[in-house]
Amino acid sequence: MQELRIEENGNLGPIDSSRIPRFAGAATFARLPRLDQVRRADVAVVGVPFDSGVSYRPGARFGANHVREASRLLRPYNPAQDVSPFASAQVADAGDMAVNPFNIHEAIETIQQDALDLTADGARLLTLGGDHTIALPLLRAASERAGEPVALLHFDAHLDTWDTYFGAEYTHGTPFRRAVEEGLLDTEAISHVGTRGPLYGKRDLEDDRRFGFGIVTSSDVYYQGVREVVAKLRDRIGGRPLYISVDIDVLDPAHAPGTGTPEAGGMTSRELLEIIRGLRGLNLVAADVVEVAPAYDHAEITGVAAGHVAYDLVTLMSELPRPVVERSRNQEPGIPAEQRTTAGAQ
Ligand SMILES: N=C(N)NCCCC(=O)O
Ligand SMILES: [Zn+2]
Ligand SMILES: [Zn+2]
Repeated sequence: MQELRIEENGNLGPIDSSRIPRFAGAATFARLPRLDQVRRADVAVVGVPFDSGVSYRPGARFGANHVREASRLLRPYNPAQDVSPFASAQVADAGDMAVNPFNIHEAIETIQQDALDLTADGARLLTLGGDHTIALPLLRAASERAGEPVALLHFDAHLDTWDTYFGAEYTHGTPFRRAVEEGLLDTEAISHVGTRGPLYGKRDLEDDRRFGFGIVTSSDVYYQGVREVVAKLRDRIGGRPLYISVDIDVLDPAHAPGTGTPEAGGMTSRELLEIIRGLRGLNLVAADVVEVAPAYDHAEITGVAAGHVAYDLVTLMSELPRPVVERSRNQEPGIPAEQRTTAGAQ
C-alpha cells in the first residue's frame, strides 16, 4: 500500500491520517518513516526491548512497541509549543536495538554502541525503553558524543542511585550511581524530579546528596507549582548538554498504571508535560522514556502518556540546531541501522 506521507520543508513526515486511517498498518512512533526511508535523521527514535534489570514486575521489554501503538493519534502540529516538530526536523524511527536478554553486560555494550552509531552524524536520540538499566549505556554514549559530562534531569518516583541488588551493579535501581562513579554527569547540574515513596533508609538520601543530586519531590511539584520548578531547573542546567530520563512511574499510577514499580502520590501527566515544555531552548542532546510495562496497562493509559511525553521531548529537540560534527565523527560507520537494529518498527 502507498504510504501517503506529509512532507514539509523537505522532511518526510508521518503517514497522513486524513488519508490513511490512523489504525491501519504497522506502527512506527507517531507514524513517522523508518530511519532507512530517509536520507538522514535530525532526531532518531529507537526502541530498547530490554527488562532483565528489573527488581519487581517484568514487562518493560514490550514498552517501545506499546508506545508506538499508542502514538498513532499524535498529530503533526504541537500547539503547546507552537511547533510542527516533523516539519522543523527530520524525525525517524530507527526500530529496536537487538539486545541480549540473557546477558546484561552484553546488552549494555550493545545499547552504548548502537546509541553511538545512531548519533555519529549529529542526530539527537530519543530512546523508548526498556527498564531503567538502559540509561547507563545511553548516558555513556551521550557524554562521549558531548565530549564532556552532561547535565541530567531525571523524572522518576525513585532515586535509582542505589548501589547493588543481590550483588548486581547493573539493575534498574542503580544506573545513576554508576553514571556518577563513571564521571558521565556534570554533578553541578543533576536533579531528580517527582521523587516519592518509601526508601530503604535515610542513608539513601544522604548518598544521593553526596553524589550531587538535587531533589524536587512529587510534593514539591504540587506545593511549588510548575513555573517555580521549571525556573529552578533551568537555572541549574544553564547551557550544558542535557540528558532527560523519564521513568514513566514518575506519574501517579492513576496516570500510568502500566509500570513495574508503581508508587502512590505521583505527578499528573499535565504537570510532567508542562515541566518538559518549560525546558524549551535548552541543549537537549538525548532523552529516554522508560519503564512502560504494557501487561499492567489498561486502555493504553500509560502508552498514551508515554507517547505524549516522547512527542514533547521530540518537539524540544526539533527546534535545536543540528550540531556541527567533526570530520572524524563523520567518518565513523554512519548509521548501520540495518545491521544493528531489527526491523521491529515497520
Ligand atoms: N527504576 C525503577 N523503576 N525502580 C527502581 C525500584 C528499585 C526497587 O525495587 O527498590
Ligand atoms: Zn522509577
Ligand atoms: Zn527509574
